[in-house]
Amino acid sequence: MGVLVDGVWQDRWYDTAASGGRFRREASRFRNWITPDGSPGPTGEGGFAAEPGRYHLYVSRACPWAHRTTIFRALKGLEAMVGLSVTHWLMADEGWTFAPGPGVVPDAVNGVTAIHQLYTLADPKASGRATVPVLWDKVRQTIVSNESAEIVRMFNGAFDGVGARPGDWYPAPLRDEIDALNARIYDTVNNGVYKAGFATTQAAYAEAVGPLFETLDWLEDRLSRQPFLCGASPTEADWRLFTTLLRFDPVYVGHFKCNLRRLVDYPALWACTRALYQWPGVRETVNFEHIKRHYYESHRTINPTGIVPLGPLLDFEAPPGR
Ligand SMILES: N[C@@H](CCC(=O)N[C@@H](CS)C(=O)NCC(=O)O)C(=O)O
Repeated sequence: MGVLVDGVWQDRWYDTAASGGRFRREASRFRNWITPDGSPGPTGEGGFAAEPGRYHLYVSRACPWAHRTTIFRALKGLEAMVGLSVTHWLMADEGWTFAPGPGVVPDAVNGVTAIHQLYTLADPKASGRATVPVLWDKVRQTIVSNESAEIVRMFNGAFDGVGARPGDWYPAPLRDEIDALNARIYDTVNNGVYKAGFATTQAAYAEAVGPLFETLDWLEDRLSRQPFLCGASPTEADWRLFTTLLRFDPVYVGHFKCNLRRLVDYPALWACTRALYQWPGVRETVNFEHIKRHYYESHRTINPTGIVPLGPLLDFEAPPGR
């Protein structure tokens, strides 16, 4: 675990001392967009046209943010168009690496052994955290984007003219509703579990756990009246929620102390999670060994022994009834 300072890797853990024990997530720095014709997207510069075989995605199977991007790659049938490398689950001194291990897919594009090397290939003076996901352009030899929320939007639409599977997970009539759901779910759930888990004061922890469960209660009520967040079919908002719910009982309840209730105590949220897990192509993006081993073995300030709990026993294949 570390950070780049002017292109030099330094091994250090999050500094919460300056923020009263609160975890503050750094903003992503590479914010260009792949577009159908290479015109600029909402941020960054243009020149990244949607072309099969041009882009490569670097992920960890453990990471909920990276997981969104592999789900959209599968939903849109982009596997043959956008290559994939998968890091080792352990995030230690060198951060995310390609150390050999089951499920690791080494980097055949740039031959890097650690993700931070991609950041310095793109910018020799790069500073900041070397996070996954990273979307790489083989033509310009740089990072297109390291912001998962924007990568899923690109995957949703940019490749439709070059053979992506049809389907729009961010349909125009639902955009305001999806945006509003995303905003609350990002702050209190997706990032909320991290704020609880990485807090180093009781107050900062409590400040995260309250709103997390208020939102889960609110979502449970919504999903007890309709199968998915915006109605009969899943949208981007469901997929963004899913990657946190999937990890909730195996990791966040214990390791991050988000334990007022478990996912299985929310019948509608649990059913929705199973429905999304069983969606064609999605279970193949899930690797519970990487998920559990990453959190419990990497975060030694939280779990010094590195022991990975054997449970809980959960049946993601049980019929969702929706
Ligand atoms: N805003 C980024 C956040 C990605 C992120 O924080 N990824 C974590 C893994 S779950 C990471 O790579 N952390 C490494 C670090 O902080 O050093 C996104 O959504 O793409």
